[in-house]
Amino acid sequence: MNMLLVSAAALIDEDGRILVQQRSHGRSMAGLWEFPGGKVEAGETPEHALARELHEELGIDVLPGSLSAAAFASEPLGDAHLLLLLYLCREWRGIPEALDAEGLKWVHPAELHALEMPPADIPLVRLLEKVLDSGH
Ligand SMILES: Nc1nc2c([nH]c(=O)n2[C@@H]2O[C@H](COP(=O)(O)OP(=O)(O)OP(=O)(O)O)[C@@H](O)[C@H]2O)c(=O)[nH]1
Repeated sequence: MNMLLVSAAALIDEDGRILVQQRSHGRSMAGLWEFPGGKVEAGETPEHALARELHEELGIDVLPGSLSAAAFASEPLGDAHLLLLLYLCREWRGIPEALDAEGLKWVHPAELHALEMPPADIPLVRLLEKVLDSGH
């Protein structure tokens, strides 16, 4: 069984809104909204992988040490199994741009449920809401 390790970020702005990006045409699950992030490559920590992905996908700079673990999802994905690690990120340098996505939007946590997201994100969004409600 092939394990796919992915780290993703809930970027949170000063109004408590979260950034989601829309997967572009031609990729798996095109059109769905997701948290920015991607696969952890050999030799990387999940936090360094996420900082790299946030730079590639959004053009922002994040300190790996400032990412805080929020929740994870463990779900089958095709022939593989996805372990998706979600981090909270409240500090970054630069203005996020859709460098790799169809578009970006900032939404309040309660609005995440109304978005079409990959199956693994559904339990993740519920966990994220609990973490945010508990004051993190
Ligand atoms: N970044 C991100 N990936 C997610 C989320 N939910 C989810 O199932 N995934 C899956 O985790 C993997 C992320 O890998 P990636 O972003 O580096 O890879 P990719 O789109 O090039 O993969 P692809 O070749 O399957 O299209 C994808 O299979 C993606 O579908 C999410 O919220 N954010």
